[in-house]
Amino acid sequence: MSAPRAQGKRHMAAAGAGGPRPRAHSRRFFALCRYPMLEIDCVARTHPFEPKAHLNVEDSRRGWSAGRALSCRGLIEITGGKMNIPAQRANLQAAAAEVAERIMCAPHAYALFLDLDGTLLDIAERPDAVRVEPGLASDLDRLRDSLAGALAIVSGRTLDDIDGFLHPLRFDAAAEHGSTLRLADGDSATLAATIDPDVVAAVESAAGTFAGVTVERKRSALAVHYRAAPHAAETLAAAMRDIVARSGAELRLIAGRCVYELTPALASKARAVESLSSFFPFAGRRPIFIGDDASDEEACALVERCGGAALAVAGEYFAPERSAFAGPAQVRRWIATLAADLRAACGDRGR
Ligand SMILES: O=P(O)(O)OC[C@H]1O[C@H](O[C@H]2O[C@H](CO)[C@@H](O)[C@H](O)[C@H]2O)[C@H](O)[C@@H](O)[C@@H]1O
Repeated sequence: MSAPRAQGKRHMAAAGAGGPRPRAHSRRFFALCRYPMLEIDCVARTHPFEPKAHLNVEDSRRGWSAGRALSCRGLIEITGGKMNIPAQRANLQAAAAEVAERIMCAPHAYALFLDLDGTLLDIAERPDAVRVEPGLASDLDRLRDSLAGALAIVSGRTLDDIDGFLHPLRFDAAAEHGSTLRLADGDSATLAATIDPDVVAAVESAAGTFAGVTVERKRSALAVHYRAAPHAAETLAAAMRDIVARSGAELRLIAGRCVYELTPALASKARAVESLSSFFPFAGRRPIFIGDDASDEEACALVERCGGAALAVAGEYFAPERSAFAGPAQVRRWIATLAADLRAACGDRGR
């Protein structure tokens, strides 16, 4: 279980769309003053220095690779500029390995934002039929510890679902595509009212004309699933577009994996990542986002703009050649391995 967090500003009341921004030091300054002692010590303990093996402190990928080629045993990356992971999102399974390697070098320089369905959980026939792999929650917890808390779940699911799947652990989370933000130690904020009952009725009536189509109700959003009735896709899409048009500017339609989702127009996973990034311990770190679906695209673009990296998971949305992971099983392995390696390298001092 997590050790108590270091102190920091974590008041969600200020979290809304215009929450506090991290202080405007240059990121380089932040990195230099923030982690040299801990990380250098951590790397040094793993790779005792040899006469020809220097510590390479670099701020560019070229320098980083050069350091590696010269057998520098300790590589510290300064958090300025972009990560320039070779694949960014355009595949390469190597991208996932490279991100892991960089996190190993400087765990306190990164923040991890993880989608749930199709990323951590295998896709199932129905939303209530998903299986949570034993060990997933504790692997996430171990990784969160090594990142000093900077790991959040960013999902279309409700908060109750997220907490239920990862029970008994609680994580910082953005639920319902960013309509609700919650910090694991208590504070939460909702960006939108509960969904209009007239909209729910209109959607249920449209969905009810097809056997096998189901409606998943949430607090501020809802999802219409047609995995069991693929022939319904087009007609449903037209009906949902019509409902959105009648809602004025309040709702938006997301076409996900065999699902149409209505979410508050204001909310998005990108905004959620942005808001969470204004809180300790996420502030000032490079964001890494892992996701598999249409609603993850904006968050992927955001983290890349912020100098982080987005890793896609293959499925109905991202083709394998555009993806860093072949599926959720690979993501889970990546998490378990990274958590174990960080713990072995840094032990309790990783926090
Ligand atoms: O943001 P996510 O965590 O990826 O959640 C997106 C939606 O995922 C769920 O639906 C998807 O997964 C189901 C279970 O595997 C599957 O049956 C369905 O076809 C998928 O679309 C969930 O039910 C939604 O509420 C989430 O918004």
